Amino acid sequence: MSATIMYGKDVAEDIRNSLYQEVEELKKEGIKPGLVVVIVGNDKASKTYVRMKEKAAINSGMFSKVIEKDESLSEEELLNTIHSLNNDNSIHGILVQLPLPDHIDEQKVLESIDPSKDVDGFHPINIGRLMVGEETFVPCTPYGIIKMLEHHKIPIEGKHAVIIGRSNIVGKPMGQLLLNRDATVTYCHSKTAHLRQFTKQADILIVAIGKAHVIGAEDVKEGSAIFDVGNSFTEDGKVLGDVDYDRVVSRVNYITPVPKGIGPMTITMLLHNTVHAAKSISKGA
Ligand SMILES: Nc1nc2c(c(=O)[nH]1)N[C@@H](CN(C=O)c1ccc(C(=O)N[C@@H](CCC(=O)O)C(=O)O)cc1)CN2
Repeated sequence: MSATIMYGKDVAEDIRNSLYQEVEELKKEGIKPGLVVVIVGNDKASKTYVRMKEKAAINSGMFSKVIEKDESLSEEELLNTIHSLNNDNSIHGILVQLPLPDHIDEQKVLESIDPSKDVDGFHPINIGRLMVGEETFVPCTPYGIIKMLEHHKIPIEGKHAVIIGRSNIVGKPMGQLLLNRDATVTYCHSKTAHLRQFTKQADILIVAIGKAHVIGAEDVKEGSAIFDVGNSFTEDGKVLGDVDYDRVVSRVNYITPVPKGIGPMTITMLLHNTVHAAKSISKGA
C-alpha cells in the first residue's frame, strides 16, 4: 500500500496566497490586520513558534508584534497587558502563547481576551459557539486538520474518528469539529484502558498526546488516515511525532509527517483567523 503523505506546506501555501490578496484588499480600505502575540518566560520551543507566527504574519502583509515578558511577570501585569490590547483599535488578533508559567491562571488569562480578538479560539464564548455549530474562531490546529481532510477529499461523514488527547487546544475542539461534520467520534486519553482497541477502529486517527512514537503499526486500521500533532524534541534538537511514521506509513492511506505535517497549518489558520477578525471588527460585527 502506498500512502499519500500529507504535507501541511502544500495546503498552507494556497491558503496563505489567498490571505495575502485579502490583506491587500483590506489595506486599500485603510485596514491593516494586526496580530499581537504575548509570550511569558523562556521556553525554547514556544519562542520558536512565536517567531514563526511573527514571520508568517509579516509575510502575509499584516502588522505583527511580539510582547516578550519575563518568567516572573505577575498575573495582574499580564491581565493589564491584555486589557490595553483589547482597547487598541489597531490590533485585531491577540494570542497568549501557551503554556504559561505555573503561577499564572491560564484560564483566567484566556478569558480576559476580548472574544472578538481571540484568534486562538480558546475563549469560552468562542468554544461555546463551536459547540452549537455557530460561526466562530476555530482553534488553529484542529482547523488546520479539517482543511487537510478537505484538501485531500477524505470523507468524514459516517466515519469513525478517534482522537487521542483531550486538551482544550487540540483534542476537544477537534472532536467537536468532526462531530459537526457527522463523524462518529471517540475520545481517548491517558486513562483510557486498552487504547489499541479504539485506535484500530479509527478511519481517521488524530494523535495529540505529546509522547514520541507511541502509536505503532499494530495500533492503526489498514487504509486509515493518520494525523500526527506531536512535537517532542530529542536532546539533540530533533523533532518527533507521536506516531512511529516509518512503521505506520505502509499500512495506511494517508499520513502527516513530523515535521512539516500539521505544524505549518497551525500557523496558517492563525493568519486566517486574524484576517477574519480584522474584517469583522472593521465592519462592527
Ligand atoms: N496560544 C497557543 N499556544 C500553543 C498553541 C496554539 O495553537 N496557541 N499550539 C502549540 C504550539 N504551536 C503554536 O503555538 C505550534 C507547534 C508546532 C508548530 C510547528 O510548525 N512545528 C513544526 C516542527 C517544529 C520545528 O520545526 O521547530 C512541524 O510540525 O513541522 C507550529 C506551532 C502549543 N501552544
